Amino acid sequence: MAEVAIPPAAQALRRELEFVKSLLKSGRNIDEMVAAANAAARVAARAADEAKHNLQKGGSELTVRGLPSGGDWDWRSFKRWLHSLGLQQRSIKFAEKDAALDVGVVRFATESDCNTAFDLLPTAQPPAEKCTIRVERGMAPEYASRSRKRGREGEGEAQQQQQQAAGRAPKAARAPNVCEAVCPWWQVPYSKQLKDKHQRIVEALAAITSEVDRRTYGPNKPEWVRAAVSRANASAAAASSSPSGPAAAALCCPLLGILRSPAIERYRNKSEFTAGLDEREKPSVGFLRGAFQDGITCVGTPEVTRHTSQTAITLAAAAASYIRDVSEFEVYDKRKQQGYWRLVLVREGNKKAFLPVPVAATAVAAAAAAGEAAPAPTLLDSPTFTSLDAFTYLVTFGEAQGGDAPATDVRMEEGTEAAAAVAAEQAAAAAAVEGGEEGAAAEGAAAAASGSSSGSRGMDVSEVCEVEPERPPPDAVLVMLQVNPNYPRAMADPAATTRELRAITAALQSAAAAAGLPLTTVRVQLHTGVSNAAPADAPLLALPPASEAAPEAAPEAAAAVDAASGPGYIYDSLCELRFRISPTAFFQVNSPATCALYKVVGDWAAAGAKTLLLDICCGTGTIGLTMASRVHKVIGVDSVASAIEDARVNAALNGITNAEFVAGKAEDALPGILSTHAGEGSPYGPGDVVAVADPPRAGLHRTVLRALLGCERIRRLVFVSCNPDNLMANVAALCSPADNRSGRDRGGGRGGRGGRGGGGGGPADMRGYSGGFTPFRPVKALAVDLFPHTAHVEAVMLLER
Ligand SMILES: C[S@@+](CC[C@H](N)C(=O)[O-])C[C@H]1O[C@@H](n2cnc3c(N)ncnc32)[C@H](O)[C@@H]1O
Repeated sequence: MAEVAIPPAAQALRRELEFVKSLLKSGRNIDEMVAAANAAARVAARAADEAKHNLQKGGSELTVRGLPSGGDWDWRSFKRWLHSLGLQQRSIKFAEKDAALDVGVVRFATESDCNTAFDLLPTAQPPAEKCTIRVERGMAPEYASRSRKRGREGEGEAQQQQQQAAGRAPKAARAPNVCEAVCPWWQVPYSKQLKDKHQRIVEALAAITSEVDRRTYGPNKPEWVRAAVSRANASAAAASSSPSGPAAAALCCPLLGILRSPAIERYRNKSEFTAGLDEREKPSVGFLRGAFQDGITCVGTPEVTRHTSQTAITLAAAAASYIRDVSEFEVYDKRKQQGYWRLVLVREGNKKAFLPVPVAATAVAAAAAAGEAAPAPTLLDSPTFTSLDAFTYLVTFGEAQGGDAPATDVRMEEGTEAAAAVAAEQAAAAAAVEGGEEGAAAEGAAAAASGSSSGSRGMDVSEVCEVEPERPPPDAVLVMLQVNPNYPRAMADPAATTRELRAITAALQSAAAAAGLPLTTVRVQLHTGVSNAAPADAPLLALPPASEAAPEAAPEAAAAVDAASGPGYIYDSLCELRFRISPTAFFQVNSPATCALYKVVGDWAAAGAKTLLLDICCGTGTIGLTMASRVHKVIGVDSVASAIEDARVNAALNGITNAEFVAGKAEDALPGILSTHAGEGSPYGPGDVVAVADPPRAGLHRTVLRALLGCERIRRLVFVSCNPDNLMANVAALCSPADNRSGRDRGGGRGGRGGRGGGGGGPADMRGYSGGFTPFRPVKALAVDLFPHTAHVEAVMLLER
């Protein structure tokens, strides 16, 4: 039967009905529901308009600054660099003739590709040594002014120029709606989000198999590749005889399912809001709604987004009304690079971890059938982290996802705790497999049989339910105001600047007090760059004191404002530990889901009392510190010095004395760390050195991959990745035998140009590496949802050799 296309209007109506349904389930009162539904309707109408515009415009653009200029660098080099990072552009602009211009513009086919590039490029290996890459949304003004006006784009630009000539702010009516920009899956049912994210990891695991298959030949092709390919062939044959059965992809190892986020509404503990003009051209504080082709940005209210906390919404609204109604200073305009107020960051901390246990859809349906209220999920009150069952949050898909059971050959020193734990888990997994199903679906049974965790062994995706408890209010709130110190009025009148900063703090404080929120510290970041992404070492100041030149508008408020200046950091709880967090330090934004993730990482590392644990890209030390009580020693390394300072403070704060942290890029520091601690004469035997790597989106540098491969004492590696493409590239490099590439690869393959094993992580990663090594093999993998309503997904993989 021919498929009937559903008209867009009907689709929009269906989405709205879904939304209303989810509101009804959420237990909000009728006024809140009406307000939210109205907001949703407005957003849906704008979304339709913007979708049309995006189609006409043909994708999304980024401006990349800090590229090499002059010399041999041309548009081809630019394109090659993008490809080496795994990015596929639709078109690029690069002014070769203008040697002074270090700016390029890239257009991507989809918003999602554009967002990936926006996150990845600033942290990726730059194309030349001295380059510092900065990325902005939209087309650089330099190019916008050169580009010929055509169609709607041209008209829009001409209109904006006319408005500027008339002294008015540019019109921002065509910016995408705020939900599409920051939580684009906001209307997708949560179970569907989980399915799609799980599928992304299925594809990454299949891509690892085909990449290693492509690289290897003859007797040196790893056994796990042969097994995966033959399983997939068998499944394809079965599928051809039964048309309803989908052919399985050749996954490199079992994918156990996806850990759902314990919290899906308003889960973020940190929000960064832009100060800019809203669609009515009024100063506001909210999320960037996207970019105009000439770099003008427009902000939208965060209220309609699903992932922003109520605390952050309250404070953004207070900052917006101060800036709009009281301030004499203007919001920063990226295009003109003028204005003062740039960004408002809100971070929250809690003394107790927040960890709801989800309820199943059947329980909700049964309650509804009995005319009862939906059962509330249980809030785990300070669970014991070591006994936490991360599989409480496991969502499975009704059938095994490829791969054999984890192999039993771990080659650990017999008698170690780690070896015992692994042996128990593997025996259980093997028993589960013998019992009928292939490894993936059997993991729940495996874990249960091994006694490593208890309780539920995963919920089928059809049982996923969106009911959840209210998030408890924070115990501490930090606000960072980013401002432009080159704003002429601020430079000319420091007293006015003091008054403004203290007055906005008073406004924030009074909004916080009215909402019962403890605003405990405020910092001011000075930043002069074009985009709001400030370098880690941008000056961070306490509030200036009131003075005779800058008296407090309400003198009795002076002490309160001074108190709000606070210590400059807050504390949060994660996995029963306390963490000090500085305003710009990396800390996972979804604490409940992070707790479940770290639990899995800790279990899979199977570290014991003799273990040296390497925490590569450790941030504020979170992963290593949550495992410190189980191991002999933790060594963490991170490139951000302030994160390492936090990590050291965090160790002391939790009474942990066996953790050491090294500031530096992992590619520079790891070889030295390994030769000192895991080289000849090291007290750690094979299997006693365990590595956890949690790199940024760009993945691990090839030097790190080589160092890990070259250190035979590392037999277990737990890889955490927030970018499935670079997970594929890094893991394929770690699991390929040395000098065992097929003839096809010897000419270059897909990678090699980028310094990272990441997007450029083809066979060339190990080129020039003279040492022999035993490659790792993929054992098992799990997807983890840290970011509901967005396309981002984390993956954890266990590699062994
Ligand atoms: C995804 S975060 C993970 C942080 C930490 N494991 C956590 O869970 O909070 C990635 C970390 O890698 C760090 N990083 C980025 N490039 C690095 C490099 N070349 N060497 C070491 N660390 C790096 C960042 O500073 C950041 O803290």
